[in-house]
Amino acid sequence: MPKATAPVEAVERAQALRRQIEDANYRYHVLDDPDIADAEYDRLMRELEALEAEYTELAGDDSPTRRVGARASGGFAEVVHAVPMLSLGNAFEQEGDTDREKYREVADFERRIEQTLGRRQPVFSVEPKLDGLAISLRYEDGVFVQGATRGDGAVGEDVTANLRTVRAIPLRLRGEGWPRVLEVRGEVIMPRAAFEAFNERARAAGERTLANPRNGAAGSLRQLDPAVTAKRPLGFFAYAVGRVEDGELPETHSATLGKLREWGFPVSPEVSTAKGFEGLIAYFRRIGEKRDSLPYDIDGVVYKLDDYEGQEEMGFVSRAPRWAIAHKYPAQEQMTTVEDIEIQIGRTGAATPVARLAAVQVGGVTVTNATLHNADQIARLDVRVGDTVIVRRAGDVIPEVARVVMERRPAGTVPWKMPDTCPVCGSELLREEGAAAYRCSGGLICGAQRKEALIHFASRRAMDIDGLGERFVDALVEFDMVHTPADLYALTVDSFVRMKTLADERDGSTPETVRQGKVATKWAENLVASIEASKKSTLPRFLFALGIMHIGESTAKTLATWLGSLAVVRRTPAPVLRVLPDIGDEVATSIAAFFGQEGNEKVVDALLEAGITFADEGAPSPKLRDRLGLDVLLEAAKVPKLGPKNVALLAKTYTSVQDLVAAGEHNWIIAGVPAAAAANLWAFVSDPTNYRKLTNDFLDMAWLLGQLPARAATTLPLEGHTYVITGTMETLKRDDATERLESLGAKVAGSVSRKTTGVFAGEAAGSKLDKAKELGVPVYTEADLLALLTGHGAAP
Ligand SMILES: NC(=O)c1ccc[n+]([C@@H]2O[C@H](COP(=O)([O-])OP(=O)(O)OC[C@H]3O[C@@H](n4cnc5c(N)ncnc54)[C@H](O)[C@@H]3O)[C@@H](O)[C@H]2O)c1
Ligand SMILES: [Zn+2]
Repeated sequence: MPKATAPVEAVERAQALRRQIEDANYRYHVLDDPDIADAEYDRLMRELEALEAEYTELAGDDSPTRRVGARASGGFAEVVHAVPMLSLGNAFEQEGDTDREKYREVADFERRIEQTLGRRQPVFSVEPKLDGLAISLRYEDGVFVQGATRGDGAVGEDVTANLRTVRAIPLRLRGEGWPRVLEVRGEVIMPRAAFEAFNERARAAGERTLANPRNGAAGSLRQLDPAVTAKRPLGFFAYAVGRVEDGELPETHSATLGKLREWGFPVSPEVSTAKGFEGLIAYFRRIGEKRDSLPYDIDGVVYKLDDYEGQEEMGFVSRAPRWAIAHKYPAQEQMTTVEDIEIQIGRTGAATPVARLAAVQVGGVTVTNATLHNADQIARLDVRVGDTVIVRRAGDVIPEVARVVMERRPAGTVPWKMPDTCPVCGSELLREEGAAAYRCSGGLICGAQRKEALIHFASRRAMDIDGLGERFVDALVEFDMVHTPADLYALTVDSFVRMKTLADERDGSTPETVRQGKVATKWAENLVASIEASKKSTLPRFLFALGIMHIGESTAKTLATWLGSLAVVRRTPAPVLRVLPDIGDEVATSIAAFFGQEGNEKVVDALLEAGITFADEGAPSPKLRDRLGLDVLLEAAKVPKLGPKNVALLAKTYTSVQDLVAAGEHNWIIAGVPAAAAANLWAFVSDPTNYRKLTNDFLDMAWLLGQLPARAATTLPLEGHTYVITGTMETLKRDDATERLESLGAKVAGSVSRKTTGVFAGEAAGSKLDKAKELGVPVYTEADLLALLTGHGAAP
């Protein structure tokens, strides 16, 4: 019984609830950016309804329990709905043992209809409750003329232009017999696959993701630019009619849906009819089982009394019909707190941040972990340990953190940072080239990647171990017989027989190897032979087989041709690797990080000890030397606090480390290096170990070991070029200039011909200049000549 006067706490609580609900309505319906989960909203709404039921005086007409949605704001023209667009009453599962207890609200709903109409077992149209955005479509003479959102139920927004871009909405009715004026109501949805694809792309591009398909649909439809809507793959299902003029509809809702189908509207294939309470619950269960596999989100099912006469008799309460109810499933989004953020390493080394959550029921399943996708996504959502977040689990996709409830952020949280190392093996985590993903660089030693590393190592284009496929690798790893590829070379016929026996035991089958009293070993002998045969390999195959991140077959070939031997590849620092063709920053870093890892080094050593040899090892390419400028050496030496700008400056002025050191600190400063940086560099090169490192170590691997011809033997920079000097030069004597050009390999000729590379013309140049112009030979100034001679200019 309603009580007469409400205590002050109840009044205050009701006020607080109304404020919260109105706020949520605005964010959800107007901004398409809710900040609490639907389940939380429903809880608040229920609490308010209960209070208002207990103290009737609290239930004013302006209460959100009496109103639908929210009045939209700005952007679109208003549309007054000829027939209001209402909401639906809700039924949730309650405590109880029997269906009638658990689904008490559905039972009450059905009983009220039976009693009011004096009918047993009424027939209902039963439909999935699509989680999208309600719209009304107006057709006049069979032509789509206007489409509107629900808004506050009385007034919606005119989104006709956007709706025209939704393919599922007919612009013209099919068939015949439609009323002259027909309003069709239904739900615009974003299919789950389209939603996932959209977010995948957004995450890759570092853009904002959609919180859920409903927000995706609503946000897409309420775009001011229809071109944006057109790019979003929206779907539509019709489920009701509004205004009808000059025409007849069937007598039942289900028959009307049949007509709508005929007229070209998509109607959900899950729509059906059911009788009485048992029929409703059977449908609820049937769709509930299908829920995860449906291509779109649903948040419940809707039961509608099927005949219009009965509907009319039942009538309405303030915001919803009495002849229909929404029976809700467990929510697909819930609020919970982040207890920790950890990194999970996948079998290919991909590092995925995962939120450890306070356990929560989502869509009927207990969720304790949710993916955060990647570091960029965490930064974008700004998820922190301690935050309250909304987790979403829909279909068979893994639960994800959809957003943070900022209002509930506790004090003292700190932004999350990607760790530097793999939690499984301690190797460096490296950012993938051009992508948001990080990967563990410890391919050979990382427990998380063991199987994948072995399968790759044995694969045809890598070490080509015939017969050692995924099944065997799985078993070898499972029975702890192989940890790294090097362990493969210790396997014997006996090891394989043991592996097979263990696998048979695990599967509960009679060990096949010992069937018929004798052990079959031919297959194991073959495998051992394949492993043995793989020892004779090539350097590119081996480098590829190591599974170094970013190293495909072509990079492996580049490394082999340019560096010649495994020993050199292993010792080459990243700045030197970077000068090789098609090896960028990330690739160079990845190779150097791989070989800089003690564990990987041990595995490589073990592989060599096992007897792997390469038929094609040799010396580094002579072309390498030309690519190793002073800048590369300085960078590779990691001179502290020198900075790329200073490195570039020094490399412009000096050509070798010896030159550089001979010039001395003072001259570096004159050349433009700040005194502090110069002092640092001086201190660095004054240390004998460093000096040796700079002059020997990197080069040591190549020409200082005598494998590379010295620079003198390589071609000179101006070889093959012929120049002519004419006129009077201001600073250079012509003889000096000739000598210096010749020392760089050029020829200096006395007359201009077609073969002349270029003419250097000073003051008062005469006929030679004219001849050059006539033949189209390029003419240069004295400044050009100076630049060329001091190595600051390209060979003209
Ligand atoms: N998270 C938040 O902040 C927040 C705020 C406001 C509302 N909400 C959510 O919205 C709900 C309330 O919104 P509501 O008033 O639109 O009610 P509702 O969404 O629960 O039910 C009415 C709506 O159901 C839809 N529907 C789907 N399939 C249908 C079918 N076959 N037949 C008829 N209608 C169908 C229509 O869009 C209709 O307008 C809440 O329960 C909550 O889940 C959330
Ligand atoms: Zn690892």
